[in-house]
Amino acid sequence: MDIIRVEGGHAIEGRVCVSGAKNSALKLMAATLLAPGKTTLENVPNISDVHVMGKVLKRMGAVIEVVDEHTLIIDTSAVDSWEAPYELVAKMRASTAVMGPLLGRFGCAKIAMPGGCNLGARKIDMHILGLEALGVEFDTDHGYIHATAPQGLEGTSVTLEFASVGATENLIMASVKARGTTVIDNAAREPEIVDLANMLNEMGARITGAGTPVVTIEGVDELHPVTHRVVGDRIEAGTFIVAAALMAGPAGVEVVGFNPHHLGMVIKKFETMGIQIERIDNGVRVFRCEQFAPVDIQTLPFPGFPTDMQAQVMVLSALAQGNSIITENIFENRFMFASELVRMGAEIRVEGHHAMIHGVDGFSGAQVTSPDLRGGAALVIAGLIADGYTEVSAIHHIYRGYERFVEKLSNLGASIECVALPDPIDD
Ligand SMILES: CC(=O)N[C@H]1[C@@H](OP(=O)(O)OP(=O)(O)OC[C@H]2O[C@@H](n3ccc(=O)[nH]c3=O)[C@H](O)[C@@H]2O)O[C@H](CO)[C@@H](O)[C@@H]1O
Ligand SMILES: C=C(OP(=O)(O)O)C(=O)O
Repeated sequence: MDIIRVEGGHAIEGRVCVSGAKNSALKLMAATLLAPGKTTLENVPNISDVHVMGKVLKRMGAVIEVVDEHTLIIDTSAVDSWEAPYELVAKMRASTAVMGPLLGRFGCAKIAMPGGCNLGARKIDMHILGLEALGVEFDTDHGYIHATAPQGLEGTSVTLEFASVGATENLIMASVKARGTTVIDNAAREPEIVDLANMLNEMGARITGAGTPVVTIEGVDELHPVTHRVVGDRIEAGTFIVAAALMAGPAGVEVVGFNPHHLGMVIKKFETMGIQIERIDNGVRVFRCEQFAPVDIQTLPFPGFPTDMQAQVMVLSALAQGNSIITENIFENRFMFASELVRMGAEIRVEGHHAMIHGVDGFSGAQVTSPDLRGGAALVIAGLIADGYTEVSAIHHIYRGYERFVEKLSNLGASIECVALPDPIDD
């Protein structure tokens, strides 16, 4: 059982390079199923979710060559199974992203039903409704969804009830080889969707409008393998920006390897809180903020404020001069982090999907538990400014999405280490 131990109060300085985006890499890996042959993905983050997606693809018969830490060659020529098994889907919900490409290439897929997770119910009804419109028939038994398209997929118009990232991606991947034209209305606009559409277009797909609410896909017969570089992780970048705003030394911290436009709303809100953020080549330089102004933030689909930055901004607002309010609109259960931050001295009251935060003068280091990926990272960041030691457990959540998190913070000068604790049974 490993924990991350941080001693608060050490300034951070220098440059940190973010990895490729988890939320893009996973979908790009799934999309390789559509192009038999060897696709090379560069800038792939070395995180546990990517390892799980690798296992999903290998179970289907894909061959994956690890060229170096961030480069994978995925050969999907010999794929002969169309199943995403429960033990892998249970580890990572994004495994459901293989449904669209499997349907696109083979006309069938068997996917373990993902069920809820600690963020909420996380249904996939919109994926299913959209795919049904394209001609897919669904059946469920023994915890699995069986999807088949006996007549092949037929392009159509689909209007999503909500701009779901996963549904948009599955529908794009299912329809690239469908007969005719598919139009997805109220599509999600996240940069990772644009990255996916870019790679599919390089493979020979005909997708227009990715990054806007209307995506049009003209079906093609074949896709071919390509070499593609995963877009930089805007959420990892946002997490380091928060760390820098709290603890940067006089020269600030450079956060590079991502496109600041992908963090437009986050940077705007951070600037209204008083954080000084300079645009530099391939990233930003962030200076320490001595007094945070309170904020009113609501999470929304892109280009709104991302839910994946909600815990991190809560750390800043918990130290602001006054009262802040954060409204979570995407996931019904994403405030578990708040009660952990309260253990460090924060004053937060949660009512439904609103969190009311009364700024305090400082945090005091404590033993806390990562409730999820972003909450875990945010607790580590809070530990950087806390008085004394903070010990964060359940850090497997953090390693789902942050590559070398401890090492990157340590390289910036943080006093942080990963400590292996004895198994409780040995105590
Ligand atoms: C691997 C990945 O890319 N994960 C991201 C993706 O998750 P994911 O693709 O799961 O997020 P969605 O945008 O689909 O979900 C948003 C909301 O819609 C609901 N919903 C979604 C689909 C559906 O068929 N029915 C339904 O009710 C979900 O329960 C959730 O409450 O986008 C989220 C929102 O930006 C991010 O927080 C996640 O980091
Ligand atoms: C919620 C997240 O991811 P996932 O959809 O993979 O659970 C996240 O990246 O913060």
